[in-house]
Amino acid sequence: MDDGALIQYKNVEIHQQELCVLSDVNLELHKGEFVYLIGKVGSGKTSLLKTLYGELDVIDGEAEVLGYNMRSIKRKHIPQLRRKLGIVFQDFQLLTDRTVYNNLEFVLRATGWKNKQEIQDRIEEVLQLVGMSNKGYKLPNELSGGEQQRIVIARAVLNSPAIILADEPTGNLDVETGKAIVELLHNICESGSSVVMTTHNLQLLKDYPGRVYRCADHQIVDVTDEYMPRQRTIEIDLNIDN
Ligand SMILES: Nc1ncnc2c1ncn2[C@@H]1O[C@H](COP(=O)(O)OP(=O)(O)OP(=O)(O)O)[C@@H](O)[C@H]1O
Repeated sequence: MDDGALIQYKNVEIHQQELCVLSDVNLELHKGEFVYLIGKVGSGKTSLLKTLYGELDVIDGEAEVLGYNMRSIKRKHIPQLRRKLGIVFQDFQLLTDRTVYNNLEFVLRATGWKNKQEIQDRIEEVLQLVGMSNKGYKLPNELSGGEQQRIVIARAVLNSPAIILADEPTGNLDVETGKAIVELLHNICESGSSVVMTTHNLQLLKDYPGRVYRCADHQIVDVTDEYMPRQRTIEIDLNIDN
């Protein structure tokens, strides 16, 4: 295994019940990287993400996430792994019966935070990070979809995760709001967390570059070059100059 990799998959096979969804998966994530998973409906993006947080077993190959061997990880260690991950889904999954502040406090207390002042400071910090400083008193259903997704991202970064896993985080949002969410994830990535994000919105890949893997025909392929035309053009220009 590469010591520097946060995620390293080698020849991994992923099943949903008897169905082989992806085989021979080779994937790496390093600190500071932003990775997109693209591919048609049902091509295996969510299944792959689920293996990264121990929701779905890895059937074959070598799979390591933040030092945990995902082939042999014990059930009791999965919560420890998940505390180092920030997970963002398309459907927000905020607790609807409590305020934004209480949603965030709930997670901090569940992950061992006890000091009231430290909890308050951290909540204010993450709300500021996602541009929602003055919305702590609101109930989730008093927020727009984009605002709710910002709160979900705030919740995901509370414990400064090494990796954020985002499954179609812009899926329910209009184009502009979706772009703002991806911009926010890129900013968080620049400040230290690596990101793996599934998306159907290919325009985002051009606006906010990253490494791109495509799932298709039970395989996953690095297709970054297809989505980084400017960089490719510069390389071609340089070749001509030579
Ligand atoms: N819980 C499950 N039980 C059985 N099969 C499943 C389950 N979840 C997904 N599958 C199947 O696994 C395959 C991959 O699904 P997956 O959700 O990973 O695709 P996806 O690329 O994320 O799709 P989408 O773009 O629609 O989110 C599909 O054929 C799907 O029907």
